[in-house]
Amino acid sequence: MNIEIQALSISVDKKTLLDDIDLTIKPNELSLLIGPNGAGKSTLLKACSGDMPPSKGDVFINQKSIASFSPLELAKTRAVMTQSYQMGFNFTVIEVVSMGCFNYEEDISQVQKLDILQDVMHFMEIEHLAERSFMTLSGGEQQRTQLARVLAQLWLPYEQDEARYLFLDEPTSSLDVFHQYHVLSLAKALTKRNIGVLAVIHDLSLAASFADQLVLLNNGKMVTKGRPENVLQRSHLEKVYGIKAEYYHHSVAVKPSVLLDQQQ
Ligand SMILES: Nc1ncnc2c1ncn2[C@@H]1O[C@H](COP(=O)(O)OP(=O)(O)OP(=O)(O)O)[C@@H](O)[C@H]1O
Repeated sequence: MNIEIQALSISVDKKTLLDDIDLTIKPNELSLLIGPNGAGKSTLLKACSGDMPPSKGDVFINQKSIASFSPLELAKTRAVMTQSYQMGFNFTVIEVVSMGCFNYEEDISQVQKLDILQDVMHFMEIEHLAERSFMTLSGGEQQRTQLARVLAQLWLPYEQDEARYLFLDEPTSSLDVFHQYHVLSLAKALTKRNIGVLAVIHDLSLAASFADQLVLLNNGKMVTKGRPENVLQRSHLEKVYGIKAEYYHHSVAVKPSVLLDQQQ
């Protein structure tokens, strides 16, 4: 059980956004997508989550083509947090989080639902914001609220042995350093619950610290994928980002990071 992306290409108006991508997302791994602005990271996430149809190739979730999933089946199999999450109405935080329960709401009692909401809000440290208007929150508080919503969507195992997936587009972009680590640790912990996580991230040191599989995209193409120490090689960083930098891991007592040369 996994996600198999096979020879995936996506074109819009004759522009190729993704070109012949092959990739496996495993349920017991945290896969992080890196690459410069416009590389195709969000497009790949949308293709994996069923929000953008392939022009060529296919995406198989647990051996079934994504095109054959019903919207409810998809909602039970994967949750998605996109980059922008404007709310059309003035929802409170708890209302936003409870939207994550829509796919199983009818199967549980009100008390069970409140328990789930409490659990995920506790996880994301937003319990104190429950009755606040979402629109009045800071950027980081909004991001943590949306993360609680997608967690709620996957909180109940609907079939224990069926792998599920979480797609996160820049989940740490508005977060302070504590919450960046908190969210990526949480993403890693979810992989122990048979949930595969694919997240877009820009911070290369965070990527080096947390990825089981790191995927480097550039101009819609896969440059390389694998362990962070192999992907974050000097030659790749120079070719793709135009920076002189390298992966550095001083000792097991500290996390690895990507260090920039003094002279660029
Ligand atoms: N619907 C669309 N129509 C035309 N071009 C698009 C469409 N969606 C994305 N693109 C273009 O495809 C390229 C890849 O976009 P994408 O959002 O996947 O990049 P990204 O790697 O996520 O970038 P960033 O790091 O800036 O968020 C960009 O050049 C973007 O302008």
